[in-house]
Amino acid sequence: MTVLSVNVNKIAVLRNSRGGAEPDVVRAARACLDAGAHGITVHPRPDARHIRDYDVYALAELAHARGVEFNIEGNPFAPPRAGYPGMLELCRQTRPAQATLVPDGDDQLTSDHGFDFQRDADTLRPRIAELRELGCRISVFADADRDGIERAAELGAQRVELYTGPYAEAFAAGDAGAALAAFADAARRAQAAGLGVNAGHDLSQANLGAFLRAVPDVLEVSIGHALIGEALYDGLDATVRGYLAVIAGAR
Ligand SMILES: CC(=O)[C@@H](O)[C@H](O)COP(=O)(O)O
Ligand SMILES: NCC(=O)COP(=O)(O)O
Repeated sequence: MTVLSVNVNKIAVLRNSRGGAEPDVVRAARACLDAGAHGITVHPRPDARHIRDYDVYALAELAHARGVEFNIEGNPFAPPRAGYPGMLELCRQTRPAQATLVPDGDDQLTSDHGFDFQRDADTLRPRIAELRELGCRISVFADADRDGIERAAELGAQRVELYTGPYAEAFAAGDAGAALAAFADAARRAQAAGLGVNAGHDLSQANLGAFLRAVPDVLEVSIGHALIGEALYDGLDATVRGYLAVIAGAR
């Protein structure tokens, strides 16, 4: 069964645009969980443009209290800055169920590629080991169209998160067939190596069903940008329930 982890970054974008505390990131996360979401995702960035360290602490407390998965995404090599203690330190302090490692550049607009597991092996392996010692399940961001996804298992990762941006683009252009075949193939190769498969980036109520019908055994989708946008029209409760219905319908 595919679980839905709601990424609440964009609630923090709105809040930070004026300073202050509204809209309240924790209240929004609680509303998502009340609607049936299975977990909460954040992707704190070194420039603290959205999720801040204090959000991570408060959301971790909520997730732990509710017994749901907390997923911290980010670049595990980005050095600490004011307001951003670094991914490792955030994981040490909050013990998320899952840490998703993403090879973001500094001040990147959004995530747009996965790791090169061949090139990045020597740096990733010890960082994955450190995070696993904290009790986090490790997922690593991966491109469907790059060779070597299987290597993530040798590096100690338990899951890959397929970067679905290219699929979302192909879907929007009305021509997702080849992308879906490539994602299904990448998922099968990862699974054959013993890795669980997550997926995320630019997934939406429109494109999620086709993805889940084509790509086998996706364990988790993390969705933020489209979901929070759709919630402006329909509300968080109805929107999260809409995603859960899409997931149930794709089984
Ligand atoms: C790894 C990934 O695809 C998401 O975490 C996405 O990058 C969200 O981050 P932003 O909300 O900063 O775009
Ligand atoms: N890992 C993907 C994620 O958390 C949300 O990505 P998006 O839906 O904001 O593009």
